[in-house]
Amino acid sequence: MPLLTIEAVHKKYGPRTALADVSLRVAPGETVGLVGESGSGKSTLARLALGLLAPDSGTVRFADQDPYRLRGRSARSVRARLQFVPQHPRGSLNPALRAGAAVADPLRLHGTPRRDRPEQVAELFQQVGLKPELARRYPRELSGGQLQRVALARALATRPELVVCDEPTSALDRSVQARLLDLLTGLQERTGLAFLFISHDLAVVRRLAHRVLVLRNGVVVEQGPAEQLWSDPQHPYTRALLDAATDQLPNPITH
Ligand SMILES: Nc1ncnc2c1ncn2[C@@H]1O[C@H](COP(=O)(O)OP(=O)(O)OP(=O)(O)O)[C@@H](O)[C@H]1O
Repeated sequence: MPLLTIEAVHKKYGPRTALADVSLRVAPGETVGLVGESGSGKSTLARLALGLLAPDSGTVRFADQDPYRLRGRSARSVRARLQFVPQHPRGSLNPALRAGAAVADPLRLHGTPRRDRPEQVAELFQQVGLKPELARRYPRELSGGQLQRVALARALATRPELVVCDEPTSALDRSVQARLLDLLTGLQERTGLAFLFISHDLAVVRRLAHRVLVLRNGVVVEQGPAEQLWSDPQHPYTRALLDAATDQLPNPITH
């Protein structure tokens, strides 16, 4: 059974159509990539998936529930299972909280006893490849790549089944990007986590997505296995995205 099912959603902002008849499924342990240029509707779809926005018509189900309509205890339980990694962690992390406290925060919210939190924070730091001593740093004292790992550790704190990533690597340079993408792949192999991974960059999506949907002006123009889209794109728009993505990602340096 899919973890996330979005069916025939439509969404307008005033007269402007952001999404028209978009359907998408994410199965447990799967990475679905969503590509398209700026304004194609990717963030709107992410917000629908996270229950931050309601569609005008169509349905969104996460673990068989509508994430937008949940309240109280069931909302907390679904929030724990469905997490988000934003594009700009510098904007989403509290500048007054040290990195360790930022990662401990969701543990507190979801009821982990205070005495158990330091050990779990240390484990999360290790999972995302952050040195333990960075826990004492403030966001302004961390690099873009380190901040994105802190944002990822925060998202992983509640042991989610699905993480929606909205352009999580686009502010990073190519080699840092490649290492972060490999980290996501490794996490998925170890934990069976699923990702809905949003990017304007097909080279990034190809690196980790099993299936890809190409969104243009709110409409899915093409979808299929990542390799197929890469080697045999059917739609001219996918080809144009491919041409824009000729700048290949380097192989990451392994430590
Ligand atoms: N709150 C809003 N009010 C009005 N129009 C909006 C709003 N949010 C998005 N839009 C419009 O809806 C369309 C889809 O926007 P969306 O942000 O989902 O696209 P996107 O692919 O994520 O773009 P980007 O990569 O620039 O974030 C765009 O035309 C955008 O201008």
